[in-house]
Amino acid sequence: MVIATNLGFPYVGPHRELKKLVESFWASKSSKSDLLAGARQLRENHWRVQKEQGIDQVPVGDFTLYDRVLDTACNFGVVPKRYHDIPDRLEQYFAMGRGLQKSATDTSPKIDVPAMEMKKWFDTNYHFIVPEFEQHQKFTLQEVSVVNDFIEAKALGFTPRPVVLGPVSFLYLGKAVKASEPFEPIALLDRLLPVYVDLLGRLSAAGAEWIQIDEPVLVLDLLDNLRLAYEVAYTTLRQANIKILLASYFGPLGTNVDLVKNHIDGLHVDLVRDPNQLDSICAALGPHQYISLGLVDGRNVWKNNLHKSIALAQSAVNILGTDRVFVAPSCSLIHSPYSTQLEKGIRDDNPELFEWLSFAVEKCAEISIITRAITSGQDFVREALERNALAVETRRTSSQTVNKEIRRRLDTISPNDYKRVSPFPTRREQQAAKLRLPSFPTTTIGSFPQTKEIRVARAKFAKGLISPQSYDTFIKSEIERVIRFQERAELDVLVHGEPERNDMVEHFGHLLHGYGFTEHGWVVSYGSRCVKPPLIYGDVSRRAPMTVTESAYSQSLTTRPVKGMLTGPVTMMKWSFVRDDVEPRVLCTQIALALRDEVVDLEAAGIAVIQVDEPAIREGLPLRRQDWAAYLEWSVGCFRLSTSGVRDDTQIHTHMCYSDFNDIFDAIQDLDADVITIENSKSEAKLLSIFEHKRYTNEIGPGLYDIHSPRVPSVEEMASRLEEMLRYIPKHLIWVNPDCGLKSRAWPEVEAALLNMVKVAKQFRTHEETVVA
Ligand SMILES: CN1c2c(nc(N)[nH]c2=O)NC[C@@H]1CNc1ccc(C(=O)N[C@@H](CCC(=O)N[C@@H](CCC(=O)N[C@@H](CCC(=O)O)C(=O)O)C(=O)O)C(=O)O)cc1
Ligand SMILES: N[C@@H](CCS)C(=O)O
Ligand SMILES: [Zn+2]
Repeated sequence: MVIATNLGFPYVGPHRELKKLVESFWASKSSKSDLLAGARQLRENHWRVQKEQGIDQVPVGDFTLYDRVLDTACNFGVVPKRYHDIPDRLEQYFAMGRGLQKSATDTSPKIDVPAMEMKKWFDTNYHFIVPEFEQHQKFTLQEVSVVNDFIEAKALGFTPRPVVLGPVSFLYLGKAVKASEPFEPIALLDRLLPVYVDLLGRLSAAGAEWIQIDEPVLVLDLLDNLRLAYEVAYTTLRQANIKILLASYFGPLGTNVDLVKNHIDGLHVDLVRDPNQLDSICAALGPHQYISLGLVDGRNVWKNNLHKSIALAQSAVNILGTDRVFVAPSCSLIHSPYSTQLEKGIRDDNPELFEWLSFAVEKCAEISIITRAITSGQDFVREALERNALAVETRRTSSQTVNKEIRRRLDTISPNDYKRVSPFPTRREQQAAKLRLPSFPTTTIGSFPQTKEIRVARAKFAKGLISPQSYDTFIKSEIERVIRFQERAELDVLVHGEPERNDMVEHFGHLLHGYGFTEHGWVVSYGSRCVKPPLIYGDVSRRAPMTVTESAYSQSLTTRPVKGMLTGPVTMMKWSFVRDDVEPRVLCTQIALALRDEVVDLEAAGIAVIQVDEPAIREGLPLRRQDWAAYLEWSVGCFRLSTSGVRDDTQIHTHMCYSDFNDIFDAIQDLDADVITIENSKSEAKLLSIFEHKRYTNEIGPGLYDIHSPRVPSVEEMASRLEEMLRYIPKHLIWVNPDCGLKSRAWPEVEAALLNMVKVAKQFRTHEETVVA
């Protein structure tokens, strides 16, 4: 029998229940037992919903209170020493994720620990916590939630399938620390494997027949040491008395398929990213191995083309028979919003668009329909198939998706549109003369605290409970507050604080044609933080100027320069759910043109510094090197297209965060932004080490402190970071700034941190003057 399965479910809940539970616990408004009971209830609800949609085997272990990679580290005792003094396990866990600052009490000493590093999960907008491994790392199996969850789900009558992150991916995603000599974490595999064997044994003893082991590294270009590690790992793990389903996703296996022929009982493959790999995978499998067909797109929101998926499933069944096939989403559904059934707004305003959509709950139903079509015949699901075929066809032929004028404009773009008038040195002189900034100029990345008051005002305005005039007055007062604070703090290049924006992508989507929006389409981004990616379903163009009013107003309040603030074309695209009927480069070019018009309008309105954020450019880098050049050519091109319409004396900034940038250093240079502010504070200056070998010629502000933690950085720690940067970057190119926007922080932390940061810049200026004198 073909079996309907799932790889992971949106654990945050239909209404972000988990976020509320966790944040209430952090704010000491609820107890640990409230948190754990709420989490348990959510898990149970999710198993039930999946079963109701027809999923036979539900995943357990896909749930987390903060991050699954962090869970894996804690489960195996990989806790860096700086957290050892925190006695409570849960408090220690959250401290690793988000840092902890606590004053001393009569019974406990002061605690001040920063959060661990956070990085992008492959090519997604999800961030994981980077495990830290010491050279002589010891691994010990702790109490593991996946075992408890399995027992819990089984007792409730579900057929649970435990899911864990595999040993090769776990080590690969981590970093080596405190080593007397450099080592790669994968060298720790022999020490790690016994705890995995132990874990598999515990699951088997609890009655698990299958375990899903996620090894997403298998879709990367693997060096020989990792290939060898894979062999060693799975030769060892297969000794456990449990069937192993090895899950790869986000890309084709390519030649790595040779690795997975042995040692496992089943293989999950992402057939959305590459349906053509099916035949070669089936051919590579041994006579007893299963295939799990990743047919339903876990990374996008469009209804599945059930006709095509059933045909693919049928071809697998023709080769392997019905008893060795699972039907599944392409990857975990955590990257998908919860359910279209919550989206009454789209259903009423754009019923045609509504009919094209499928979120996690509906995707489970699609998996079940495909499975039943194979096991019971297509007649059994005829009605569902007919409805689906209609939706697929109306999307293909809809007049909502094409705008001929935009398509014509694309044809008029010339090579000069991708270039600034003069090279950077000339521009730099003109900008310096106009802006007259001190050395070590200070700035921030754009957003200031999105307070409860701002969110409530926005929610009320959306519901028509406050008038546009009152909302406008409120936003202006927020902008003025931010400007006045920055003046007081003596920052050099100011921002307006982004109070009018719910999110840097969703906000702009509302101002563009071709975008649709959900009310509840939350997807977790990191920890408890979620985003609501808009849906791009049609050709994109600007409705009207998008930011000129706020920027001009902000500039009118001060004599210091205020940065215009836009989200770049690649990020606008990557952080949205995108149409799949148009090439990414075409869609991105449409967005770039809309932004280019905005940049030019900002300049005309007297804005001398304009920032176009591109944090997603690195995350969009294809997972295989062979695809990098083509991607970088169009993505860098789109950034340049959006920013090159201005005069030489207009200073273009860009900003990037939460990624490994070394791979794309040349592309960053090629963006030709006058200034880049870039995350650096948590990666122990790894970013900067590249400057030992390569010269970055434009101005750069490597973030001085980590904004995603509530902890306030001291003057001394930021000064030592800046000192370190001076080893790599000439001082006349350096800017002083935090490593990302401040929207998720509270005002007291922001004020304290920025005042400290400005002190640091001033110290270095004085130091410089002293040296010159
Ligand atoms: C820079 N980052 C971003 C990424 N992706 C984006 N799409 N946007 C980004 O900015 N990826 C990389 C990083 C990730 N960083 C963050 C940082 C912070 C958040 C965050 O704070 N998310 C918020 C939700 C933000 C939002 O859209 N807010 C809306 C709705 C707010 C809301 O909850 N409203 C209430 C009603 C009002 C109330 O009572 O509070 C409701 O709907 O119930 C808004 O401000 O209007 C979060 O809460 O998680 C995300 C990624
Ligand atoms: N301007 C945005 C960039 C975040 S990556 C902000 O400050 O929030
Ligand atoms: Zn950022």
